[in-house]
Amino acid sequence: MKALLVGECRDGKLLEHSHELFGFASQLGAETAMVLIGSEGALPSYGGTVYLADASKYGEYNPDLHKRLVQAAVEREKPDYVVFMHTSYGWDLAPRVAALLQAPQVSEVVALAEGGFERPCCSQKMRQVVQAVGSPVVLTLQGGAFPAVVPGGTPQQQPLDVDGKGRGEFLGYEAAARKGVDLSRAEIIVSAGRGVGKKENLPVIAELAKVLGGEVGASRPVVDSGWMEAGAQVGVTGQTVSPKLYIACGISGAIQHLAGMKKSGFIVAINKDRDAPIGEVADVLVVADVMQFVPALTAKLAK
Ligand SMILES: Cc1cc2nc3c(=O)[nH]c(=O)nc-3n(C[C@H](O)[C@H](O)[C@H](O)COP(=O)(O)OP(=O)(O)OC[C@H]3O[C@@H](n4cnc5c(N)ncnc54)[C@H](O)[C@@H]3O)c2cc1C
Repeated sequence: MKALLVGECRDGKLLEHSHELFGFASQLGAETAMVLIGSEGALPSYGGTVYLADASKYGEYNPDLHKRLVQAAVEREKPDYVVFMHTSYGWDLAPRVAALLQAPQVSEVVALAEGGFERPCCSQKMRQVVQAVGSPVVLTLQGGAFPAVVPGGTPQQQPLDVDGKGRGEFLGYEAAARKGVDLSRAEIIVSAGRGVGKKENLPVIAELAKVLGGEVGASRPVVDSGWMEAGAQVGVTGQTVSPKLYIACGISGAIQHLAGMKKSGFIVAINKDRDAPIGEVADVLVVADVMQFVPALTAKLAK
């Protein structure tokens, strides 16, 4: 079984999450090759074949050209799977590649399942197992669902080229303006999740952060509800943090949240559900009502 992994470059560098493709392939038990539209400076530490197309010629992104470059690598490698990360690059390019190859596609894979791939559905409330029929199968992987693996070694480079021009021109990426504190530098973060209940309860979380000399973070529903500003969001679509201490208050531990905080030094989770998935990464799980436990803890620490 063989998987062609589609790496992703930005500003001439391989993006860190491309290593999760190797973690996925290893769980799948597949041999690998990689395709990369980048430069020699972006090559991963990996002893396999890398089909390398020059980003200065094809652009860091250009859907028409990139899909044909991936197709050219597929024709040479004949993989069973073509695997992207579920990023803005992957979710735009993967369906184009699948259409070009007339191949089945499964998006946002979070786990391998008996005979298929597990993916979220119904606004993350449920999981479905999808079995793809045909070959190759095009997949996108949700960030944080598979471990990042650096295989090590020196790649065997294979130049990759296609003729012609794309119908669009890539103008560049624009970084979103970052508002508020830079949580990536914080040593202590106390984060509020939906379990906090309502916006009016947030000062309880902020008080604990203040007593500890830390910053306040949030899960996505807290931001989406307008209780806190977007800059406070921790997770795959928020900030990636690695404080010495992370206190998750009323946060269930969805993979997208864990992806942004699981490298924290010490994790304390306060949750009234003893089976909440956050318990799998927490060093300490306090099974309690956040609105009872947190004020009591703050009062103790303030003494
Ligand atoms: C593409 C994509 C990107 C995403 N990016 C992010 C991201 O960057 N960051 C992020 O956080 N999410 C992200 N999400 C959303 C993610 O899937 C989850 O929905 C979200 O993390 C859940 O937030 P939560 O844990 O606060 O809420 P819930 O999942 O609703 O969990 C609330 C928790 O609080 C507990 N609880 C309830 N009441 C109390 C109480 N009184 N005391 C103690 N505990 C209580 C419950 O037991 C539960 O475990 C993303 C989703 C998608 C599809």
